[in-house]
Amino acid sequence: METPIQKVRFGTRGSLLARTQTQWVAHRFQRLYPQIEVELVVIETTGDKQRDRPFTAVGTKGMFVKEIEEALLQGTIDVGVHSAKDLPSELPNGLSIICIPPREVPYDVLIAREARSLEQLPAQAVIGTSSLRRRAQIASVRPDLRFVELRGNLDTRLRKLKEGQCDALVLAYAGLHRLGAEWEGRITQILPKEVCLPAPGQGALAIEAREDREDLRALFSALHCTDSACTLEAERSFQAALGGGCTVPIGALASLEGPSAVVLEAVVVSPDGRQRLFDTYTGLRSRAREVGATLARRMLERGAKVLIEAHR
Ligand SMILES: NCc1[nH]cc(CCC(=O)O)c1CC(=O)O
Repeated sequence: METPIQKVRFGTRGSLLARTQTQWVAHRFQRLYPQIEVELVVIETTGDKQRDRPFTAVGTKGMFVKEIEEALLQGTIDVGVHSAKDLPSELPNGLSIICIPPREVPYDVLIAREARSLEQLPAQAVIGTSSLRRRAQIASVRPDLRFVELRGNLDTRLRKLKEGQCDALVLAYAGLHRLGAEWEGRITQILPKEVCLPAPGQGALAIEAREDREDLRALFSALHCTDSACTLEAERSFQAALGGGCTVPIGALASLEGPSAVVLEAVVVSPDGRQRLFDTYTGLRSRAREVGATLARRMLERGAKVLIEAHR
């Protein structure tokens, strides 16, 4: 018989949010398996090192996960805990997602200095965000608003808002919620999905490990949420089917309907927000992957392909 696992090393990025999320997972794991030792290993990623440069200059693909994946392959950590939306559609050979814990509320939120909602922001107000997806969708409903690139950790962003460098921020609800009541309390408005459709995977965590670690997969199955895994699969297969060359902003959100259906909603938007394609497709939960791929194919045929090529 194989020797039972005595210790699990959890790889995490160093940001406050990443560490909080990883601790959340490690804590639940520890409660399930008190006899197994748990260790957090902080790994600096390209995305963290390049924090002050705009996303567009660093290239976003996998910038928050690469170093964690290298550590998994080298065996210096056992599992990596990621925000699912930071994971590129294709994983490196030899690695797989072994667990999707229950997902948090996936929506984006507005944190405004004075206004009480997006509609109430004065004309020409300045939104601080580094996300092209948020910028394009918000510009589509409020073409008068202005945008500034705002990076750095949440502390820094909230300070810049307070100092008046912008009038409002747009962030993921999930991150603020996980950081606790003090952060969540800053939220002004949860943005409806009709205004700002979240990024594929937003609000979900993904636990990655080496494919051959069946022992870990078995242990983590107790933390796995099949509902969350299903919606994530639909969103990620949509993203993958739109293609790696897709540089225009997209949003995708799946939800479960009744006992056996999954509904996927998606948008493809031009960077200036003037063109916005929305479509939705419902299929079987057991076919979540096809739901994503089918909707992507249909949207490409109905104008997304032209839109993507125009902005390459
Ligand atoms: N881009 C960084 C990032 N990756 C995941 C989250 C939020 C948490 C989540 O989506 O689970 C954030 C911050 C944000 O977008 O506000």
